[in-house]
Amino acid sequence: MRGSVAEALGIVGLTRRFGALRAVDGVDLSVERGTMTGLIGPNGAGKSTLFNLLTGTLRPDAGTVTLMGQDVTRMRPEARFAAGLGRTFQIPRPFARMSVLDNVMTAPTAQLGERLWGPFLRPRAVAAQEARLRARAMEVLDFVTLAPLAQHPAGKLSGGQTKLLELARVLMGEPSVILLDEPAAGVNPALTELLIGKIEELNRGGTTFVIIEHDMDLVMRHCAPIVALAEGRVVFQGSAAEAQSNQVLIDAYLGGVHA
Ligand SMILES: Nc1ncnc2c1ncn2[C@@H]1O[C@H](COP(=O)(O)OP(=O)(O)OP(=O)(O)O)[C@@H](O)[C@H]1O
Repeated sequence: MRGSVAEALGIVGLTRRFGALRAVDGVDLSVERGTMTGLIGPNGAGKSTLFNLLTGTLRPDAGTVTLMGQDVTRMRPEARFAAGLGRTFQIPRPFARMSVLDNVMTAPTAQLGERLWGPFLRPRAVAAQEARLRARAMEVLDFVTLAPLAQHPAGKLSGGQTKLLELARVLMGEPSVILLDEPAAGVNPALTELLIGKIEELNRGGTTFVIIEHDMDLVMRHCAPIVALAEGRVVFQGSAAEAQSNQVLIDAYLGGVHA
């Protein structure tokens, strides 16, 4: 069954067990195109497992996932990436000794290009392809404000700069949907603001985001809708204002957040 045209991600009955534990337990969720969905929930709620099911690094025991109307449930992660689904990690692991620019140039799309075309192209065509890739990588680095550090080893970047680098790598795939796993974790407040500003700019341009984030203040200020998971199930879906007047959420996670 195809998802609705307004849907970026259509999640139906998604379930993943680890032994007797239902880490994701029959999740139904429709992520509308152009939204910035905040995914919250206590440790162990199933947020990362849900991301892994969406990207295809984990197989579901039941349920389906559509991406921009296309059923991707049985697709491998690389195919989902090529279909427009990007993802960043809670703890990014760039190639530390490679330059920032080379890290971006070796983003998965680039590898796919090399694998498909490398052996068949004439040297001049290879050089042209490489030049295009480099130009695109510089454009993306410029967008995330890392262009001045293009030749620096990625291992020398700060935590926040590393998250910007990860975003740059994801953007090389020109994704329509980006899953962000704790973008603000380990990032200083100034860089968090910069990173969120870039995410919002992309969002205004039409990119859909789903963001796992423990910083409730950030979620409340920037995400709509907010979805809460607990024990593998969706226990709340609504606006920040609704979340802040939902007693279960207030008791569980929102104690310290001010409207
Ligand atoms: N590979 C695995 N094998 C066994 N159990 C797992 C595996 N991955 C996750 N789990 C379990 O599934 C449950 C959900 O974990 P998950 O990491 O998805 O939660 P989370 O909401 O992302 O938590 P956190 O906020 O701490 O990252 C937890 O009880 C976890 O221990």
